[in-house]
Amino acid sequence: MEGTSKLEFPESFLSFLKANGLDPSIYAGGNSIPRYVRLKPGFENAVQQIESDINCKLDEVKWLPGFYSIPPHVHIARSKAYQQGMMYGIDAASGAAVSALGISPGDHVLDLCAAPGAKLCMMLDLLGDKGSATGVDVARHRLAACRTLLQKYGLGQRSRLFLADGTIFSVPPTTNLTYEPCLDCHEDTFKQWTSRRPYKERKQEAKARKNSVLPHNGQPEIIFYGQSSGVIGLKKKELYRPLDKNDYAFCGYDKVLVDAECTHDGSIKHIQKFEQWGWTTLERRVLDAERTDISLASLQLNLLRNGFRLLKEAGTLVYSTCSLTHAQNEDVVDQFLAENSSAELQEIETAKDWPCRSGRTPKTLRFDPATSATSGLFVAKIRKLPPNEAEKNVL
Ligand SMILES: C[S@@+](CC[C@H](N)C(=O)[O-])C[C@H]1O[C@@H](n2cnc3c(N)ncnc32)[C@H](O)[C@@H]1O
Repeated sequence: MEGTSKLEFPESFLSFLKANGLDPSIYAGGNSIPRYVRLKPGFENAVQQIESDINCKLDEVKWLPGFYSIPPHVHIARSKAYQQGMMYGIDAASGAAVSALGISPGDHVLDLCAAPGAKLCMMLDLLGDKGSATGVDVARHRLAACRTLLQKYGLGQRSRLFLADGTIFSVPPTTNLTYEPCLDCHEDTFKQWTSRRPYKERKQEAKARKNSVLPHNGQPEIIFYGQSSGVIGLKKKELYRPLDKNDYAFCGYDKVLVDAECTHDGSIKHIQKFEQWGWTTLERRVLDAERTDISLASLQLNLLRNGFRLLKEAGTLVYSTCSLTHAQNEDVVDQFLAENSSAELQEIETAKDWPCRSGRTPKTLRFDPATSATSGLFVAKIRKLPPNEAEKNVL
């Protein structure tokens, strides 16, 4: 196909793009988009060292602090800099979505579809040594990979990971983050996290895995928590304390990312994998009508609804997907805004210099390979209005 160099898309994918009003030229240059890395704070002065380690230049991404690009063929996995956790791979468009949240040290942030966790790493980097980050995902193996990532980069201290359905997840942030060793703790109290689970718990987990269901009857299962995450010393009923619907306005999260499950059609790297896996697999996994129409869009809307419910008043939510179809992006956001007078779509102020386009709904943004030299990503930023401002929205 013209413009996408060697990548030939099958007819079914081209029809999928056409049916969704997408011009295939947005993938132009997709084979040559760079890889992006983010340097961990504290390693800003190690650029030369990293360059000689990976044997190529790190090109600073001027519009996104802390990000560098390298040519697509350069592998970093075996480099010392990567193995020692000085940098991690994260696409610049993903970095932009996190940056749109405007995270400040001390915030309590929620990542409702967190695995495998590159965005969660960046959130924790931005928090520094204040606040907390809670990651939720419905896939156990992906969340386990996320835990490994946090541990590798030494970012676990202030984080909690829950295996849970993000459409109904309800655990509020824990605001008392002081680590108390809890010497005479009751049996039911969370102690320091260890990878060794008690026999009873392992048995229960194995059974749930076998039946492909979430354990504890769908209740969130905490699979990791750090020393300063506020979990140690809590009783189970305190961690899982039910809040009243309106309490989240005060006790909810300051920032929420809903990086929703999607068809991944904007991710050229994902689509390219199907060249080897076979285009029929792409048809089944990506283009399947039932998945792309109602069921996926309603999952996305429900994730967005729940993320917003858990948000504090005046807090910020970012909705993103790596699909570029309107059905999974603007349509979801428009429907959500129509049913929520307390939700206000916001201009992303930092985006003035970003190489992206506006979405169909004003103030939303779209990254694509041709415009941005990044993977495809849709981003919308939403603020939860206090009741007096929300009333004005209805009038
Ligand atoms: C686009 S990926 C998230 C990528 C991640 N934010 C990152 O930066 O690495 C979407 C994730 O949503 C998860 N997911 C799907 N349905 C979910 C649900 N109902 N609740 C929570 N997570 C869900 C998938 O398991 C998948 O890991």
